[in-house]
Amino acid sequence: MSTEHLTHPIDETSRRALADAGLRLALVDTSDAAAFDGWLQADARGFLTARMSREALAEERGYLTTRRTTGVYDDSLPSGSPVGTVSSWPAPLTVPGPAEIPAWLISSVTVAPTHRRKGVATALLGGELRTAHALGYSLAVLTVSESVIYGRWGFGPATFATAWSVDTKRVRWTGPETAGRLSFTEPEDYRETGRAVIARVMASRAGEVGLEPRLADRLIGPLAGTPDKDEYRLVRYDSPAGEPEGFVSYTVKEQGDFTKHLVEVSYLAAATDEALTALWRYLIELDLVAEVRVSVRGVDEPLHALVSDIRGARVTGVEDHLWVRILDVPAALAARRYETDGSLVLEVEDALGFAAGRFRIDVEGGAATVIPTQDGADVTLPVTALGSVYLGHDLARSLGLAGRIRGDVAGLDRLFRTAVPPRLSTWF
Ligand SMILES: CC(=O)SCCNC(=O)CCNC(=O)[C@H](O)C(C)(C)COP(=O)(O)OP(=O)(O)OC[C@H]1O[C@@H](n2cnc3c(N)ncnc32)[C@H](O)[C@@H]1OP(=O)(O)O
Repeated sequence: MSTEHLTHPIDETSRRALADAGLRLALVDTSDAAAFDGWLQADARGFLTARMSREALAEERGYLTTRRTTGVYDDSLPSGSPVGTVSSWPAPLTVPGPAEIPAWLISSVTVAPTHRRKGVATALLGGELRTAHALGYSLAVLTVSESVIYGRWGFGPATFATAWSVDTKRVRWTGPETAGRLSFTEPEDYRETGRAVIARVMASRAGEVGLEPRLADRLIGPLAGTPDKDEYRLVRYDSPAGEPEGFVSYTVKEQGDFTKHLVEVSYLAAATDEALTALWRYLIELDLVAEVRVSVRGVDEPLHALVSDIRGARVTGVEDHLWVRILDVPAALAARRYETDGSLVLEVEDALGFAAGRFRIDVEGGAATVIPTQDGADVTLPVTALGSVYLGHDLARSLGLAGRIRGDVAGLDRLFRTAVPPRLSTWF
């Protein structure tokens, strides 16, 4: 992928807005260890995590040079560390088809508590969207700390994630037998193979994103900054033909009774159904374990169908996960496939302007042609709602019920929804 995002000039509108508030917006030189460490520590502080160790800083510096790293500085302060942070980078987003679209990923949005609610995040996000748009990205995506923040910048929740607790003393495995092989491995020995497995997982489902090495490696084994990193175990699944198809990374904790440990799954990667069932069976049948917890699974995780007692496998949470911000309606809508043919005229409202307009979408044989039009609108919706239905999730009807999508809501739902719901199986 191009490296233009690393050197593209900072956004002038945001630079000026922050300068008016006595603050300086700047790209961080990631080859300057002291400057980058200051930014990394400010990012950690913003997310309420502990100060980073030298080892963790060195590791992050090694990984994160491929991100556009931006800081906001208050030069009246002696410390020189930023009071605002954001990072961004291009990566493929899997869309219905499955197909791929280059997306602008945004992370590390923090503003120091001493400088909050003065418009710093507004400047950072506006700058990110204008930069992504200028570089030709038709959408931006992020995962959020709080669901109340990003709607104002046109992001809508587009995938949802489930968390599970399995009472392994109560359930029995009733799923299929699998013929492949499970074995323990160590992250260092599995790095390249694990990254390839993750790439297959990410390409197979709408909503997943291509993971840079740092994000993939974090799923294979803990990074240097992880407090309990020695507790992680890694088990791989290989098909009968010896093809690597999945893995699970997890920790085991004693809970006061040696026969009832708690297993917390860090990541379960399954590129095939066989890998998924083999790894779930492995977890459910562990000795000396009473509970398996796992989060960030899809809304269609098939666990209830695989165990003897549905209530022994509980969904403990369902949350919004990936948020999508459409910047270029024709390009974004034409990049995905559709499961039914049809035509609609969409009136898209966007206070920030990027996606505003009226567009005709004609789908034939699953492929869309999208053009600006003056025809009467069938559906009127804010850009947040377009982001929410874009990846195929069934949100159109509830957004229609709430009055946020007007017009032919059923037609929009028929055209955009997919049989398999979108999923993003990690954070970034
Ligand atoms: C993709 C990611 O990185 S997600 C991570 C987001 N970051 C965090 O959660 C870390 C902790 N929080 C923070 O660092 C900051 O509070 C931020 C980044 C969320 C907001 O930074 P600020 O500079 O205070 O935001 P800013 O002043 O630009 O506020 C813009 C608007 O959002 C609102 N807002 C900002 N944060 C929040 C919040 N947490 N909850 C509700 N509203 C919020 C403001 O009230 C303001 O509303 P208005 O436009 O109606 O006046």
